[in-house]
Amino acid sequence: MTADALVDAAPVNAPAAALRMRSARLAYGSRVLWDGLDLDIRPGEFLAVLGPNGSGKTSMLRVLLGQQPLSAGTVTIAGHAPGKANHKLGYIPQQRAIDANLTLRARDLVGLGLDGHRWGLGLRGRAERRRKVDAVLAEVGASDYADHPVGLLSGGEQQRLRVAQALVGDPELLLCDEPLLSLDLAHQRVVSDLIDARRRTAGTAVLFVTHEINPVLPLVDRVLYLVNGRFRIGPPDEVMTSENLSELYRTPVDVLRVRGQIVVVGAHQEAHHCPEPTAEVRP
Ligand SMILES: Nc1ncnc2c1ncn2[C@@H]1O[C@H](COP(=O)(O)OP(=O)(O)OP(=O)(O)O)[C@@H](O)[C@H]1O
Repeated sequence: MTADALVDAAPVNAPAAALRMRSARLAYGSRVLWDGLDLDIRPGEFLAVLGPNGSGKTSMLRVLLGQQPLSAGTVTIAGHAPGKANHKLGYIPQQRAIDANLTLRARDLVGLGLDGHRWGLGLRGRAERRRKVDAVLAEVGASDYADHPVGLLSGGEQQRLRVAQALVGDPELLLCDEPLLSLDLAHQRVVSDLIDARRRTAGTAVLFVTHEINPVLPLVDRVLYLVNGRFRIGPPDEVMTSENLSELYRTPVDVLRVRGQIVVVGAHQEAHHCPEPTAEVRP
């Protein structure tokens, strides 16, 4: 398949995209991270963004969060420009430890994900806010520690709260920045199942940045694979081939399927998107 055939092309009468990019370019000086990027993410679609270190995955999130302008082209989130669309966005950052001295209660951390202006200060606003927070705490299985100080919770419990905070505002697009990193296998499963359930029930589109596709492979509709200013977009089976990755990396690369997982052999050392050939392949 040619590179052009793998570039995203939405049908003319497609439903409104949760994310739309047209001829998008991001460059820092002479360093081009991507150029000519056309991408629509449909409601409920799960897009994994893969690529080696420095390929521009975090920069893409910064563009969508309104923290970094494109160098050329356009981007809209549910029809709004980034920065003006934050009420349409949920954002799950990387898992990192929260200071043990943080006394903020779990429910208050989650409540920070609500757009304050929408709820007013009246009793009704406060009751509705509480109802929303309680519902999402239940959804992520965190009701039991809703009133505990966040700093005393485990890493996995804290990450559930970050998912809840990202979901409480009913986003149309959920941005995930390696949300499984440093979680054990059981918690990886919990967090990815939560994200999957929400996109299926509420049609939330998911843009999931990761170095490691295998933990989410069953959920992935399409992959955006960035390498050194080049990219491919398409279903995992179309993008993750020896031919495509060899072209992207400009070096011979073999893509193997082992027990339903994808193993990439021969990509640059910094490409941690899949287990190295010698790495354990989990059942
Ligand atoms: N504000 C900036 N000015 C100049 N260069 C930048 C800026 N932000 C990022 N870069 C460069 O752009 C490249 C892409 O960075 P980015 O953090 O988006 O990559 P990444 O794919 O998220 O990498 P990693 O997997 O290591 O997190 C890097 O070489 C980085 O040094």
